[in-house]
Amino acid sequence: MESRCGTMDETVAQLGEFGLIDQLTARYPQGEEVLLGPGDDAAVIRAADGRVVATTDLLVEGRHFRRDWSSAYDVGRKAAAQNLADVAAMGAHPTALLVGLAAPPDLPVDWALGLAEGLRDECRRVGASVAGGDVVRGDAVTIAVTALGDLRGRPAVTRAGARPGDLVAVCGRLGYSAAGLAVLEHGLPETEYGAYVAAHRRPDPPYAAGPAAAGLGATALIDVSDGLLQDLGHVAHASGVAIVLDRAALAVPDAMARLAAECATDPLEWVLTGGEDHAMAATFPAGTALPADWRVIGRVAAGEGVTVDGRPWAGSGGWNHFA
Ligand SMILES: Nc1ncnc2c1ncn2[C@@H]1O[C@H](COP(=O)(O)OP(=O)(O)O)[C@@H](O)[C@H]1O
Ligand SMILES: Cc1ncc(C[n+]2csc(CCOP(=O)(O)OP(=O)(O)O)c2C)c(N)n1
Ligand SMILES: [Mg+2]
Ligand SMILES: [Mg+2]
Ligand SMILES: [Mg+2]
Repeated sequence: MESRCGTMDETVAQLGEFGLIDQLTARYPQGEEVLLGPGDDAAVIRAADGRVVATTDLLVEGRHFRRDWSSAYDVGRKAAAQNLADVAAMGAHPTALLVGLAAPPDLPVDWALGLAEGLRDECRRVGASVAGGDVVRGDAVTIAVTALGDLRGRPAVTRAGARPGDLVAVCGRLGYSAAGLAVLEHGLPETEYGAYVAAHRRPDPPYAAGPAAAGLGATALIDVSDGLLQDLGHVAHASGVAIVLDRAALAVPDAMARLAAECATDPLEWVLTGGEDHAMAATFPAGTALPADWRVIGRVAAGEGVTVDGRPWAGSGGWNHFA
């Protein structure tokens, strides 16, 4: 998948803004939702439903990724995944991304092209396209992604619809990305815990579970970007309810437990407060028959906040950019 045509060692400053744009946009095939792609003052995206789902997330070098820990291609996959997951978490189907790139002048062209290829390939997984963007000079590599999506006639599933008595269920991985980050931070051998490091570099959000949850009658839905407790806390707050998680339902894989022991950490901390896996967490009316890829992990009650077996979690609260 990864191919290059930038001259080895060429920087973005040497190639120039418009040469870079030409090489980036050459990597973005356009799907049928894109009526007009890169090249004009704006893209034109089909909105057959009459509504457009729109979301944006920024990635900043040093905060969201390190160039010595992740390849450009990985960062592209992750930047797309983080945004596509937010569209799915409304119960919608992603249609297009707009990608702003701030680059230091000495950034190798090859890095920018690898990023583009990662963005392209993650979009391909959901049938979306990179339909436009921007390139500017900046001190740190910064990637600003806007994702658009289509609800295909269904209501959006918000954070605000959970009701006492509902089930709380999750689809996708929890704690994997945080475990992978710990491997990198502790300088542990990547081979032994490769699955976690790979999960950190390239999250694998269960995109289809978003619209599927909507179809199953989910009352609230969110993707887990900052940690299960914090993100379910947003659902609890927006819905005016309490969420009680069942600790026994939060399985810790054996390899994750071994890794946590090496890092002198409680693996449940990763499962409850590690973000960036972009699992889908939802509430459903009691009695909803859930497909096998959803795990029931708790229930909704009257009150406020999120507890584990009825007690507040004593560990950290989850990711906070300004903590
Ligand atoms: N700078 C901002 N201006 C306007 N809205 C913002 C800003 N930052 C965040 N928001 C909004 O606040 C909400 C929560 O943001 P965030 O926690 O980043 O959500 P998520 O974890 O799904 O990306 C979103 O609806 C987002 O659009
Ligand atoms: C170098 C590095 N350090 C720390 C992290 C961990 N980390 C960075 S941002 C983040 C949370 C998710 O990012 P955010 O910008 O809050 O996305 P959003 O919640 O808006 O989707 C986490 C767990 C990382 N990915 N890379
Ligand atoms: Mg955000
Ligand atoms: Mg989100
Ligand atoms: Mg966040």
